Amino acid sequence: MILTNDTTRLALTAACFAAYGVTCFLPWLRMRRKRAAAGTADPAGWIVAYASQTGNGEELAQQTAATLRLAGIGVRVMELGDVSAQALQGAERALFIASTYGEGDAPDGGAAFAGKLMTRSLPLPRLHYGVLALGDSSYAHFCGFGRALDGWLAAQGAQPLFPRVEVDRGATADLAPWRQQLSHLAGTSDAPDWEAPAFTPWRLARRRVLNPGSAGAPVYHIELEPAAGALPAWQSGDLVQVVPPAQADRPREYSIASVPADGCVHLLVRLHRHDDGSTGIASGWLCQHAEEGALVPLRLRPHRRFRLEDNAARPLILIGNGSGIAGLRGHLRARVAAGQGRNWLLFGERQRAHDLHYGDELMAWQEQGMLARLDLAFSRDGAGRGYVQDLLAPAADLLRTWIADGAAVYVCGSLEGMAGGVDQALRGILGDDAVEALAAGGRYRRDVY
Ligand SMILES: Cc1cc2nc3c(=O)[nH]c(=O)nc-3n(C[C@H](O)[C@H](O)[C@H](O)COP(=O)(O)O)c2cc1C
Repeated sequence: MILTNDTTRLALTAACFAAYGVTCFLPWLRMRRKRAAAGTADPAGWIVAYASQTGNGEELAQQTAATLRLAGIGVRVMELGDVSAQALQGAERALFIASTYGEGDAPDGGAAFAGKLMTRSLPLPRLHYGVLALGDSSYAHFCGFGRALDGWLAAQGAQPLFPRVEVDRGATADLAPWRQQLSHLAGTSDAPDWEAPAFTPWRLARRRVLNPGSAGAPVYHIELEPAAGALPAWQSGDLVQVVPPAQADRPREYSIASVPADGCVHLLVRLHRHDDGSTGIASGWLCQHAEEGALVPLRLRPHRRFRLEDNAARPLILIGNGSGIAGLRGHLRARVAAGQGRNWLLFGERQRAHDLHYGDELMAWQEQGMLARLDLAFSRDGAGRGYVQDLLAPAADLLRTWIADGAAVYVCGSLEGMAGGVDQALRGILGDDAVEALAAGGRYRRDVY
């Protein structure tokens, strides 16, 4: 209580209270705004972190977060590479969704976390966690990265909320324990719909061999149209999943080589042959057994990590080999449609005479100023033969100039040999830090398989 009638003193006291209030309120307001902007309105909320290459893990992370939010739990969804040591040490609950690539390795978006945090000790006594590991049991290191992550968390003193859940080739039945645990943790039984979009019938409209006379396996350009209804939207960089009739539980993924303005989905499929001469189940069906006009169960899959997105206005350096031209062609077609000609394609195959897929189109784009530079490597063409990664060192100065001009790098094709070789060459020219900064800034994107 203020026992005075002196109006000056009263006014001064009121001013002091007001100033105190402003001093306390403004930082609070600032912090609130910052948290709201970062989507972290509840600082005590859960972390849902994903390491996903082609988006399955990311989609499951979003569905996991939606289930928790339904129960009123605050959630931060983050790519694993964005989870810092401090964030982890400050968190009490975290759910990790981790796919595996290479030979038991982390996907690109988890590589920095694996390299920087999982190689050291980081006490996590406060953390309670769960791991959903995605993989494919036909690989030697099934769920290798999810298992390594789980092991590392436990070794840091973090407490598992429940045993690791492993999912083989996206099997719905394998996911059930994860959903059960979530419902239990969230105290809710009405989880949102987790069903992936249904496969719908598409018509195999046209098919042609792209590399007649090649010493390698035949590569087919295949065009598919929806059997009914309008063409759905997609972006260059996206994928499709196709279900071969003989293996309904194992959809195959292919990069889309066209844009919606083309009126249909273009795929580039290499016919796979086993040692005994028999053809691969999916490629044999798509390339040979299915007649033109046949119906193909298909669904589109957004591949956010390989889309143009913020890079749409940048110069593009596109690097790939073999059937990897499919994903790069999708981007080139998008760029041509947008009238952006600052594109540099580096492509490798076996023989120029047979294996320069879409060669006429590439030459036409060069003439129209839509392909600023085209570098080609042919591994079976006698003198001067080499691989696409060998094209980078001789063009090092130009590469540095393009990167300095803000270019983004997209790599599509073989994981074995090509992707590692290209990565090494880029690191040799630009330095490790620069390559990692490009990856962290979304300017180095890969669709490798
Ligand atoms: C090139 C390549 C390598 C892979 N290596 C492995 C592996 O070593 N172990 C494994 O369990 N799964 C492996 N997989 C399977 C993926 O982990 C699995 O398809 C996963 O569901 C992909 O999820 P994502 O879309 O979140 O990246 C590999 C897949 C590809 C394309």
